[in-house]
Amino acid sequence: MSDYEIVLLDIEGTTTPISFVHDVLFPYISNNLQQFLSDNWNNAALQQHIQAIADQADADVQNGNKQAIAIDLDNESPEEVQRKMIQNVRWQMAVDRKIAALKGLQGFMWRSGYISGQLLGVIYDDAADAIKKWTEGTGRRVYIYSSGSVEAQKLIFGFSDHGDLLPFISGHYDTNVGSKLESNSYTRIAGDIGVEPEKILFISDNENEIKAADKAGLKTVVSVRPGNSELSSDASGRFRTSSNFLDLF
Ligand SMILES: CSCCC(=O)C(=O)COP(=O)(O)O
Ligand SMILES: [Mg+2]
Repeated sequence: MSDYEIVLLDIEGTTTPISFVHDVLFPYISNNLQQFLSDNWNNAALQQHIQAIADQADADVQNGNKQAIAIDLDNESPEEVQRKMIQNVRWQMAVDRKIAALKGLQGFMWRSGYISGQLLGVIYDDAADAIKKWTEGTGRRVYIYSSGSVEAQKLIFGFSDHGDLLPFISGHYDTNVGSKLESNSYTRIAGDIGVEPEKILFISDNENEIKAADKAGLKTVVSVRPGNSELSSDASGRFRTSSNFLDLF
């Protein structure tokens, strides 16, 4: 086995093209939200996601966010709540906000899309092959850390264009463990998995996530894929990069 006991993978820009997220997953939400809200209004899980969006909107309004729209769940009609939900979701998706309330609702909605066959998770060929190669008979484990909710993560790997990859994945973390931009989040993940930080290889397209993981003592690789942001001059040269995970080790 290489030095890495654990490979911790980001999704968007790493295992999955950014274009799949922005051109397929996000439009699925925008195009179906109104119908989904009215069809599933009495679903208890949906109501929890609505509560989370409303709580986030309250916090945003209090913080002076001009785009956020407060929702009064106790006094407004379902139609009014649904209208405000759509507005809140729309502006947050337009700025690609990586926040738990939005990500939770997205994951919940994507489930119907994957189950009906409307959605099929896209995983780069080398990423799917590497996940299998790294884990099969090696004792090494692969975990996911993405801003996408744990539910969304399980869907994209469970219903992927490379079949069900979940048997190769030992666990999932989303922003409930902390922001991907904070080094404490990586320390927490290492503690939760039960290994020293330096035994973890973290791969992400986002150099600020890479810097946070590096600060926590993890090994890092920057994922270079079509459509990913260019590395800053500060980061290039400082961090190892890869566009084919099968070449990593
Ligand atoms: C599988 S989750 C869909 C992608 C998503 O919504 C997201 O925010 C991914 O962010 P990442 O941290 O994986 O770059
Ligand atoms: Mg990413």
